[in-house]
Amino acid sequence: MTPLLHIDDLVVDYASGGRTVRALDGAALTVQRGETVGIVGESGSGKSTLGSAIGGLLPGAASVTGGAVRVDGDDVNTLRPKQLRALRRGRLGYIFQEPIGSLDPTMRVGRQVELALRGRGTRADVTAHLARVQLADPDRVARSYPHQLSGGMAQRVAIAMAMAGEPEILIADEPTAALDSQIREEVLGVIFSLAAEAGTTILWLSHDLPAVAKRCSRVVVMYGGRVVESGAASAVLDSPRHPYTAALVRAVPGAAADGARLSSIPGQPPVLTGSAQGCAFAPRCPDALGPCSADRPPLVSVAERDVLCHLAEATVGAGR
Ligand SMILES: Nc1ncnc2c1ncn2[C@@H]1O[C@H](COP(=O)(O)OP(=O)(O)OP(=O)(O)O)[C@@H](O)[C@H]1O
Repeated sequence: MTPLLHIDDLVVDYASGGRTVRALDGAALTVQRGETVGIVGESGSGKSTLGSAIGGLLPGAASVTGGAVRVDGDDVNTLRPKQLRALRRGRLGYIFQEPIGSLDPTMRVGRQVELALRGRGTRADVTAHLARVQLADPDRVARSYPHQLSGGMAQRVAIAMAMAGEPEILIADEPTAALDSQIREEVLGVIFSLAAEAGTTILWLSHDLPAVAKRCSRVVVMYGGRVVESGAASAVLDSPRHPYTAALVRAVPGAAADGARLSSIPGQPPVLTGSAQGCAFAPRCPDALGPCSADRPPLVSVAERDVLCHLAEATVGAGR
């Protein structure tokens, strides 16, 4: 069966101040319908670039220099502008960190939701969509302009608009990073329950490993523009096989509750200017051996997940 999303060896470069930054360096990911996927990794690992590439939403400074993104078999990079618009409108929904960016400041909220319903919505439909994201007094919210809403309310409106299009894939790029912790939980609850109701596949780009472990069926770990580990969230986070995943898990503050020492990951993530010669994590990896810096690691399927690591099958990798 054709997967809903298939990203194959994707390479994306940004032209930046006279040099090239390679944001994706052969990223690969396959997602089936109905999955809830958390994509995690430090800043700069390529999460947002991957999310934008799915909808052909990369900024002008970016170019896709290799690989492919297929949504239900359609190669996004070869679609004509009209087809791309249809893909975004009909099959994809996006939620970003700053909801205000998704809303038109000059238009009342109700009218914006009506447009997201592609003009087919009655006033009652607009109110119903605002009520579904648990906005109190949805009629009043519908009459408001975006600047009259709090951050949490604006994000709920953005969710209502994204879900109004009945997307097959909802791409949520750190949707709660700008919210305080209690509202964050409520907003995540709204996103995940609406998506579950509608059978929408979720790709959630996040820095929050414990929250991903709680809500996602699968976790995808990115480093240096590649997917370095991917599998069932419980398996990957309970017994990581990639040294980078293991370091991320150790760096989570909550680990201290289990008696583990708090740690941060020593060293800096790479800023690539071209294809990494070996494993991009090798300079920071406590287990690195000779081939790690010299050769690009193979994809290994082991212990119910896929790992991009020379050491994935070695006993040194087990039980990190
Ligand atoms: N518009 C841009 N121009 C130049 N370089 C960019 C641009 N956007 C991203 N990059 C670079 O591409 C790489 C990947 O960035 P990206 O934003 O995709 O990572 P990320 O994992 O989403 O980070 P964060 O968690 O901070 O959002 C980084 O080195 C980043 O500096």
